[in-house]
Amino acid sequence: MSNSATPLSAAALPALAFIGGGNMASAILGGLIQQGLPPALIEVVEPFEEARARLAQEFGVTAQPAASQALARCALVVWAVKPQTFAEAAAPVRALAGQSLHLSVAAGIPSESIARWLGTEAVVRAMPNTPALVGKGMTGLFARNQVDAAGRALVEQVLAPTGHLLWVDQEAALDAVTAMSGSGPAYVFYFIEAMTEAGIEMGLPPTQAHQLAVRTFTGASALAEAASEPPSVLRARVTSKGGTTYAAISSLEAADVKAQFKSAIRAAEQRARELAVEFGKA
Ligand SMILES: NC(=O)C1=CN([C@@H]2O[C@H](COP(=O)(O)OP(=O)(O)OC[C@H]3O[C@@H](n4cnc5c(N)ncnc54)[C@H](O)[C@@H]3O)[C@@H](O)[C@H]2O)C=CC1
Ligand SMILES: O=C(O)[C@@H]1CCC=N1
Repeated sequence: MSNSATPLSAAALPALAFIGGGNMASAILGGLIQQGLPPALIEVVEPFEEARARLAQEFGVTAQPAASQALARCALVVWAVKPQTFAEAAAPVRALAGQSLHLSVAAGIPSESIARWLGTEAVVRAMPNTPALVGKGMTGLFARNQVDAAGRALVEQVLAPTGHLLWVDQEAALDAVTAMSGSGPAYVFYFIEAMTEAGIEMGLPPTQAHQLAVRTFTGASALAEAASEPPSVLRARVTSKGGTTYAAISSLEAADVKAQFKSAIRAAEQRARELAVEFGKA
């Protein structure tokens, strides 16, 4: 079987399908539409009427409650359902799946399971993150051996508007990607919340506290990205001996926050492995 991907074009309508029309699907298709892909080239399968209405209103995309025969003509099918519902969602699509390349964003679900459920080896896994909504995403990618260069290029074309892309060689590395950049925005928001709350407790107006916290994270991230030195050196430059930062970092170290944070990330990695066992075996 050849899985050589057809480029997205109006020659095959629809060219691109999404199974599941929630947060991640919206982030990806929103970026594509913003970059000029006509909504008519996109079909979404989404069982919930409310979600279908939102997709039509926000993006002008027609969503169907179930997959139609047209799905068989799509160059790429993006799987954006929860790991828990993947097998169930795949069953009615299997008969239509053979000619398309399939891209899953589901956490944990192994490509081997997806290939088995869909009856095709043309499977790529991606682990995006929600900053994709503003074109600042970080996505890890893994392709099964049988996916050729044209298939990889098609995936890159579809995900390019979401931000940065990174191919990994081993599928197991996607669990680490999931635990870092996939779940990572939640960790950052958690620290932004804590910083904002502290600011309010110190007497700042909430809007000012929010602005100071968010801009500190964006500024420090931009500096870390631009600098040639590692973050430890950048941190040392902020930390005057006996000064305010020293007091704060000493308090973090006394509470073992770095070790706790690392163990939280390992818990996410472990959960990705568990999802594979719980929901990938069907
Ligand atoms: N939210 C995030 O930050 C990230 C999520 N992911 C992955 O993306 C996937 C989707 O997550 P979200 O978009 O956040 O979830 P979501 O709940 O917003 O979207 C899932 C959509 O699938 C629909 N759905 C349920 N059963 C279906 C079926 N049988 N056929 C078609 N559609 C069906 C739901 O109605 C819902 O709209 C998950 O597997 C998750 O692991 C990956 C990276 C980041
Ligand atoms: O929490 C989750 O399972 C998904 C995968 C990465 C981000 N959200």
